Amino acid sequence: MAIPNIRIPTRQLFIDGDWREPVKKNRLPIINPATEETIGYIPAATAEDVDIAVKAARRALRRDDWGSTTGAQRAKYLRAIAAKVQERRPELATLETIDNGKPWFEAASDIDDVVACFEYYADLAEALDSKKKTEVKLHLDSFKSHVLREPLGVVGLITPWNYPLLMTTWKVAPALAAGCAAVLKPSELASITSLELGEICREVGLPPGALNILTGLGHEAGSPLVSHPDVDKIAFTGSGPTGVKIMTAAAQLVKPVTLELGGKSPIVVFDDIHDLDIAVEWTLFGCFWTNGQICSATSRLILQDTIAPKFLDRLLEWTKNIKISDPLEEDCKLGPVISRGQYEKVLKFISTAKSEGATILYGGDRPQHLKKGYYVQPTIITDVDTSMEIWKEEVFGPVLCVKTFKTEEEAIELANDTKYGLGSAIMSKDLERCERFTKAFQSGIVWINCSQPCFWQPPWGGKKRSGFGRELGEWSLENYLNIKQVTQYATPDEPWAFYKSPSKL
Ligand SMILES: NC(=O)C1=CN([C@@H]2O[C@H](COP(=O)(O)OP(=O)(O)OC[C@H]3O[C@@H](n4cnc5c(N)ncnc54)[C@H](O)[C@@H]3O)[C@@H](O)[C@H]2O)C=CC1
Ligand SMILES: NCCCC(=O)O
Ligand code: NA
Repeated sequence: MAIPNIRIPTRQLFIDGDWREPVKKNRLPIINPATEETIGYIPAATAEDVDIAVKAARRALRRDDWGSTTGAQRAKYLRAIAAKVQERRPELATLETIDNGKPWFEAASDIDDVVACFEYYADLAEALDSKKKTEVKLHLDSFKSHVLREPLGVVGLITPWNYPLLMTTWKVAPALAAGCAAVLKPSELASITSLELGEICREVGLPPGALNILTGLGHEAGSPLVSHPDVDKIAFTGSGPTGVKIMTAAAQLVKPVTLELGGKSPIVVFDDIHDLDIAVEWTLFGCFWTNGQICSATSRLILQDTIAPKFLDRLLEWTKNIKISDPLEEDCKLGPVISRGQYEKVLKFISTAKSEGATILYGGDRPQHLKKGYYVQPTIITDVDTSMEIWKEEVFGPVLCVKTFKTEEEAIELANDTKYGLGSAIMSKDLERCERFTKAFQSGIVWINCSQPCFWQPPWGGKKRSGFGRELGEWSLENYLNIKQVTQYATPDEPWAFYKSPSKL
């Protein structure tokens, strides 16, 4: 594919409907992981900017042009945003590719999901109008009660780098649909397209302050957002350790949080699969898609011993066939990981696995034909023991570890042998067996005869240390709504008669 001649827009922070230089005037480099070059700069917000943005968001809620909108009015903004994103699809996909390193066609398909997601939450915003007020039946006639579903308030949205604009959208679209005002803090490692969302909001005339976008470092911009007393909720996707920090800080203010913290998801493959090659391809896709940087990556292959030699042979052949290249090249299927830090971290996981006695069946290093860029070969690790780091910890890179099993019981035990609980996959022709596994898997998502397909209508989220709360679908809207009970005394002319009335003279 010819590389589009792309200009990276120079942006400021998006606050109160316009671009605004950070108070401390700092900027951070944008690094293209495929070339290791600095290709531009993003503004670096600090606590001062967070405070300005939170005040702008609060003002938006008090103003009629945002705070008094109906769901149908907000739906118009969401659809206008979707249309502009659609219009800019090739450019946004390219920006995302040079910022994040994912293959261009994957980035373009993420942009399609962004469009669909804004449109979907536009529909839900409209539907909300008829569900805003619900009667609640009481057992007494002297009282009436109803429930209001109203915007939660000012929400802080903190997002990761693996699906930059899509993870932003998973939070921004439902938050705006619900009528909240939001302050978004995208990852400093891939912020370009989230800043472009600011420009799109400006173009469609989204009321000032309804969405504010602060790029910057986690400890400088994310942390003050979490601790800000006038932020009503934090929705976060990212690493476990950062999730713990966020939950700890939010607890000081009894601030609700939803956390999506990744995992070490299993894919269990039985010998009664429909087709060897189909199962092999899903296994690869489940772990190596998005350059292996998916929170739900099925990075532990749990393989029935009767099929193991044949399956691994074929897995190797398919893996060797994966095109690793600059992600802007046509047919690229594996680009670089996001940053030098991530590259070193992934290689360290591989060398620790080796030193702990595992076998690197394939990969384990930089591809020889790529001298620059944070590339790691797709890597398959066997002879894995459940005490090894590679079995237990999230790598967030193209690394698959393999363990074999004999019985169903053993497979379930291995699948659930993790502190995480985001996704699980099973490959088998026997649908009753799939049903048993669906029940037994300790996770928020189950894939049957596939791994990773992700749609905006069903809920997304985990259990155990993968976090809590659900994004996507109608479940996400609930994250941004306050449920208010309203109870009315229906016989106000009659005394309540709880206390003895003082005698009247
Ligand atoms: N579950 C997932 O989807 C993701 C998991 N990860 C994992 O996390 C590891 C580290 O990657 P990072 O980019 O450093 O992830 P991270 O969890 O530190 O960053 C995610 C977001 O949180 C912000 N952040 C960082 N510290 C913060 C704090 N104290 N308060 C508020 N916000 C804060 C970051 O600026 C970013 O916007 C990766 O190696 C990978 O294993 C990374 C990205 C996504
Ligand atoms: N396919 C979407 C995965 C989202 C995530 O990695 O957080
Ligand atoms: Na980048």
